[in-house]
Amino acid sequence: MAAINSILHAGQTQSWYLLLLILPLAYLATVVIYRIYFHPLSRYPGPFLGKISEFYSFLGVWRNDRTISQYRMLQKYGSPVRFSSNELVFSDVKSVSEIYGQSSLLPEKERTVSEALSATGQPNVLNIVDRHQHGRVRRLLSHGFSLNGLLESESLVAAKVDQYVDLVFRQNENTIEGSGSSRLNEKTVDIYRKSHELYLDIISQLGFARSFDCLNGDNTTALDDVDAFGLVVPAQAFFPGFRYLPIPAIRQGFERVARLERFARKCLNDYIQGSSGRAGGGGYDPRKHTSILSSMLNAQDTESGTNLSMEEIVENTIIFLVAGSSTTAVTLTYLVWECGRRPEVMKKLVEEIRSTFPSNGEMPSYREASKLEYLNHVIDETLRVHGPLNTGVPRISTGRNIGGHYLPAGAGVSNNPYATARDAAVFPEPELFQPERWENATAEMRLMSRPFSIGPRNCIGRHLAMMGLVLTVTRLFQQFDLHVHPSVTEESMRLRDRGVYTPWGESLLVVATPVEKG
Ligand code: HEM
Repeated sequence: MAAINSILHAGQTQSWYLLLLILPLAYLATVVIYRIYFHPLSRYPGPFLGKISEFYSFLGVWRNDRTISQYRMLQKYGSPVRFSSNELVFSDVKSVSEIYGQSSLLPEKERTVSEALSATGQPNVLNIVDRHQHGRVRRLLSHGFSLNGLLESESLVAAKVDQYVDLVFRQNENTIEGSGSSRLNEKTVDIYRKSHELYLDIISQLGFARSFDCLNGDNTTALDDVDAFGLVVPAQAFFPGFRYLPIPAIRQGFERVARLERFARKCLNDYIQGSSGRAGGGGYDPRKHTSILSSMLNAQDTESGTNLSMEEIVENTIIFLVAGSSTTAVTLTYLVWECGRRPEVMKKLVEEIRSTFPSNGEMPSYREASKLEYLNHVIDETLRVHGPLNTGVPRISTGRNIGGHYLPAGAGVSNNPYATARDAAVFPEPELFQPERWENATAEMRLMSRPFSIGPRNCIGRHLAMMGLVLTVTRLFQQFDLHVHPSVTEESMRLRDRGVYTPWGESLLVVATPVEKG
């Protein structure tokens, strides 16, 4: 009897184990069947693992090629493609405005990911999801980033560009060991790293009224601190409690972000108390200069009657560093790379710059330099092929038709700018770097290549980015002949999608030779 009981008991235990195994499998099978046959997006084509899971989203983040893998899928399956179980990716022209343009039914930013993107825990213009709250902050920031607002600060930007050209490029000897270049007056420069320092110096100058002064070596941590934001802050969206993990690299990353916050608070307090430390010293008194910071402090929203709080100012200035420095630096890096390896493009660009501004002792004004046609085409083409944010930022449907397809509320949707900028019907031979294609730019070209995006969430820093790029390229090519160093390879310059594109090699060595003073 006892033996029979124990057999029965063992049988029952086994059944439980079996049930514990079968239930999750049955649940998984139900989910898979539902996603393949009954999900509202089930009729859209895509790879099998994309239809049933978020596999390609994670793989893309892991391999740093999310947008490029979407591009390959769009080529294979057409537009729209089901990139993951609840997400469609488009590459047609019509859906661009329907996803990102002006409309009260516009798809929204994804809440969990967006809300994680904060340095201090406060909302900022980049991460606010609610369109009314976003509209308020955007209006309060708008003057500082408007062309007129920035033109008032042009001298600050120009001074940094001049400092960059002098400190980084002008030296009578080669300073990079083993670069193989030995001619006197020639200098090998890592334009990738130095441009990051330049744009951090410019943005901190305008946003904090005090420059990091990375270029002259005063600050050796800012670059890594801003980089740390991108490494640790977004991860909080996927792993709640991520910041409390006892892993030294994570702790160090958050300490770096905290250092940025302390710097921002100190600058703001100093500025408000009128004792920024720069007043009198070096002849520069920030209170006498219009800057993004002064504009933020003075702004009042007529609609809501509110101002920006100190907490909002601190948070937003940090976001400007994160959103504005690497994007502009990567664009300059790719522009120099493309021109440096295409003698015909370089020749045309240099001739335009030097014939318009023959006296290289003088810094061209932005108003004049921004009229250079070929330079504008070169920038447009660089941004088309290598735009650092051509990365298809996903939105969440509010339940509406997009590109002729109904997307239920909650479905993820994006239009992939990397793909649209390579549409051969709009940009013949799309992989060719050809600035001349912008000579007769059409509205369609401007929509398919939209490096600053469009609509209410487009880039607020566009004018600042253009001012930084135009002044840097003009000043640099006015004074130097640049050649890409032979050690640079296609592979080292291949795009790496870290949310913002960077070259895989994270470096671009160029050899600079000064031209005779005109
Ligand atoms: C070549 C340089 C730049 C490129 C290609 C670029 C591109 C973009 C793009 C595509 C977006 C839209 C992202 C989205 O859909 O969520 C964006 C947003 C933004 N950018 Fe830029 N950007 C550049 C430079 C800058 C600069 C210099 C700043 C500020 C100093 C800046 C600050 C921002 C901010 C704050 C947003 C969020 C705007 C909002 O949601 O209202 N960007 N940028």
